[in-house]
Amino acid sequence: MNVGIPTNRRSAQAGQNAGIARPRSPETKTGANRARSPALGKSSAPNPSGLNGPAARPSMTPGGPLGSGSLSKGSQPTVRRVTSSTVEEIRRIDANREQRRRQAEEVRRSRQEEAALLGAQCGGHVPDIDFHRMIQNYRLSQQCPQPTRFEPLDPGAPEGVIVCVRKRPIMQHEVTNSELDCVTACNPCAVVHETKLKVDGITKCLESHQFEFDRVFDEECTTEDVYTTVASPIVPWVLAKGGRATLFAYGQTGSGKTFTMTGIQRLLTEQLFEHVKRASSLDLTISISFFEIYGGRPFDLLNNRQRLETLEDANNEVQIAGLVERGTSNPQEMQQCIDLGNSLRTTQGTAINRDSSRSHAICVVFLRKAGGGSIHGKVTLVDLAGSERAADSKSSIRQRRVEGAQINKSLLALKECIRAMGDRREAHVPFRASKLTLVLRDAFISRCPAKTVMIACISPGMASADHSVNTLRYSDRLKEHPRSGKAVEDGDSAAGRRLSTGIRNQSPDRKLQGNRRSPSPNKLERPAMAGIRQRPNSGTVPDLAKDETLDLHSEEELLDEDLEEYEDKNAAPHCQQAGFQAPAAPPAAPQAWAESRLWEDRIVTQHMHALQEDARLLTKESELLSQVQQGAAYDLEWYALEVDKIVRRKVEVYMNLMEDLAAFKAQIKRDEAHHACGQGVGTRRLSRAEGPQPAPSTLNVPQTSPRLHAAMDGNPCNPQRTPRTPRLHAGELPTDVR
Ligand SMILES: Nc1ncnc2c1ncn2[C@@H]1O[C@H](COP(=O)(O)OP(=O)(O)OP(=O)(O)O)[C@@H](O)[C@H]1O
Repeated sequence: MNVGIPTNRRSAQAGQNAGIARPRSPETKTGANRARSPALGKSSAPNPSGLNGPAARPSMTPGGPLGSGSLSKGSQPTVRRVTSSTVEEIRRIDANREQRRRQAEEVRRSRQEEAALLGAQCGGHVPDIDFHRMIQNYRLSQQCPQPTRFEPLDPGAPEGVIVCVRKRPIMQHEVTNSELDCVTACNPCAVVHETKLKVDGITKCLESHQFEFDRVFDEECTTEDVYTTVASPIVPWVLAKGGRATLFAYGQTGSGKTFTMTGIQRLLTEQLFEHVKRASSLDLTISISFFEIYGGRPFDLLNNRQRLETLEDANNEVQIAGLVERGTSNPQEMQQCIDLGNSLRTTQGTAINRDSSRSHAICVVFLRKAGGGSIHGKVTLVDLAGSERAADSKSSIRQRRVEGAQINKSLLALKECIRAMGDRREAHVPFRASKLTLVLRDAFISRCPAKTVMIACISPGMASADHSVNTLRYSDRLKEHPRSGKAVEDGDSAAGRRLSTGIRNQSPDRKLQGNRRSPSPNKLERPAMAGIRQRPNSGTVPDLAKDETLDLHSEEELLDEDLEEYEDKNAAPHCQQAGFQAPAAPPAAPQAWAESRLWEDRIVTQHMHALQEDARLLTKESELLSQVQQGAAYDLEWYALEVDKIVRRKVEVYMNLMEDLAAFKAQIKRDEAHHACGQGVGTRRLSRAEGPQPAPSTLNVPQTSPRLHAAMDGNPCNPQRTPRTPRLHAGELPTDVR
C-alpha cells in the first residue's frame, strides 16, 4: 500500500521490488512456497559454483536452473537455498519498510505537534518548521550565556569608536507574515541566519553570518540597558575632558533607530542636568539645537523647519547659519525641545514602519560656559535615515531618487570618516564628502577629545536578513582601518589585501559586484562563536565574499572615488549605440545631481526675488497712485511714464521667473530621461574618451534659453540644450524704478 509514503520513497520501493521480481516470480508467488521457505532456509546444500554472495546465486537466464523449470534432481537443493535467501531478503525489506514507515509517521506527528505549538505562539501563523529547528539547534549548540548586566564601556579607552548592536523584538507584522526570528544575539557576537536552499533546490540550509562587536544587545534588553552601557559613561567624560561625543543609530527602516534614539535622548536629558549640577564649579549652561538633513539640505527642527545654510568661516570652521540654539534650564524644557524636533521630522509611511524617517535627525546638546560663552563640551545624537533608503537612488520616482542618492552618499561618507577617525595615522578625514559629515565635522576633526558610538539596529525578521547582514557589515567596517598596520601585517587573505591596497586598487569588476556573495558550502561547518571572538571579525563570510561585498553603497563608493571609471562602465549598453551625445553623467553621478540641486536652489531663490521685487514695485505703484489721486502730482505725462516703467519691470520679473520655471521643468525631464538611459531605455552617452563632456562650469553658466529648448527636437539628453537661467539680483534692477 502506497498511502502516506512520499513519491520518491514509493519509487524507491518500486525499484527494490523490481529488483527481486524475477527470482521471486516462479517460486514465491504462492502461499505454499512462502510457507515452505523457513524449512528451506535451513538447507545447507553446497553452493555448486563454490562462490559466496550474489555471484553464488543461480543463473537467471531462461536456460538456467530457474529459468526453464526443467530442474534435474541434483539441482533441487540449490533451488531451495536460492528460494530461502530470496524470502529472507523480502522479509528484511518488508521489515525495513515498516520501520521506515513508522519513523516517517513519527516525524510527521512530531512536526505536526511542533507546528501546532509554534502556531499557538505565533497567533496561528506557522513559520517554516525546518528552519526554525535549525536555528534553535544552532542556538542550543552555542549555549550563549547572556550576562545579567552589561558593564558600562569605558569612554576613556584609547580607541575612539565604540560599535554596538541592538536587536529589536520580532513585531506583529513579521509574525503575521510567518517570519522567523533569524538573528542570534550572543554578546559580543551577533549572528544572522540566512535561510537558503542547496543547489538541489529542495534541501534547506542555513547560512550563518557571525560578527563581533563591543556589545550586542538582544531583544530582552531595554533602552536603559543600552544607555547605561554605552551612553551614560560618556556624560562624565564630556564634562571632565571637555570632549565631543557623537552617538549614531544606524540600520534599516523599522529596525528601532528612532525608538533607541528617543530613549537615549530622554535618559540623557535626565542625567545631564544632574551631572552639570554636581559639577557646579565648571559653571556650565545647557542648550540644544535640533535639525535634520533631508535631501542633502539642513532644516531647523526647532524653528518650524526653516531651511539652513552651511557655511565655512575664516577659520575653516563649519557654521550652520540661522540654526536656533535654545537654552534650557531644566530637563522638562530640554525634553520639550526634543519632542518638538522629533514631531517635525520628515517621515513617510512604509510597509514596515508607519512613521519611517526619511532624514538624518541631529540633536546637539551644548555645554557652554555660563553667559553664552565658549563650548565646553558637546553631545550629538544622530538618528540616521534608514540604510535601505540608499537603494532608492535607483527608484523611478525622482524625489525618492534624490533622497536615496543623498542618503547613500552620506552613509558612505560617514563610514569613511569614522574609519579615518579611528585610525590614528589617518591624516585625511573626508568630511566634505556629504552634508551630514560636513555638519558633524567636529565629531571627526576636533582639537578636543572626541568619541563616537555607533548603535547598529537590526530587525530579527527573516525577510530583513539581507539588510541585517548589510548593517552588521557596515558597522563591522567602522573599526577596520584602511591603513591599519595590523591588518596588513596579518596578511589575512583577501581582507588583509583589501586593507593594504585600499578600495581604489580593486579591479572594477570586483567593485561592481555589489552584494553578490560567493557560494560557500562550508558555511554551516564554520567554527562556533566561541572560536571566532577575535578581530578582525567578519564571521562566516569568507574573505573573498567580504572583499566582493562592498555592501549596498558600493556603486556610490565607486562614484566618489573614480567618476570617470564609473561613467565608462555604467553607460547602459543601449545608450552606447544610438548617435547622441548625452549630458554629463548618468543620474546617479554627482554632476547630474549637483546640476539638479542647483536648479532646485535657483528656482526657489528666483521666486523669492521675484516676490520681493513685486512687493517693492507695488509699494512704488501705490505711492504714485495716491500722489495723483490726492493732487500732489499734476504731471500726468510723468505719471504715465512711471506707471509704464513699473509695469514693464513687473513683466520682466515674471518673464524671468517663467523662464526659470521652464528651465527647471526641462531639468526634471532630463533627469527622468537620464534615469531611463541608466535603466537601459534611453539613448547614447559618450564616454570621455569618445567625445567632449560638458565642463562643470556648465552648471553655473547654462547655455541656452528655455524658449530655445522648447523648440528642440525633444531629446533631453543633449548637453548643448541645457536651459539658461537668467539671474535676478538687486543690482540688476533699473535704477529708475528704484
Ligand atoms: N527594542 C524595541 N522594543 C520594542 N519595540 C521596538 C523596539 N525597537 C523598535 N521597536 C518598534 O519598532 C517600530 C519601528 O521602530 P523605529 O521607528 O524606531 O524604526 P526606525 O529604525 O527608526 O525606522 P525608520 O528608519 O523607518 O524611521 C516602532 O513601532 C517601535 O516602537
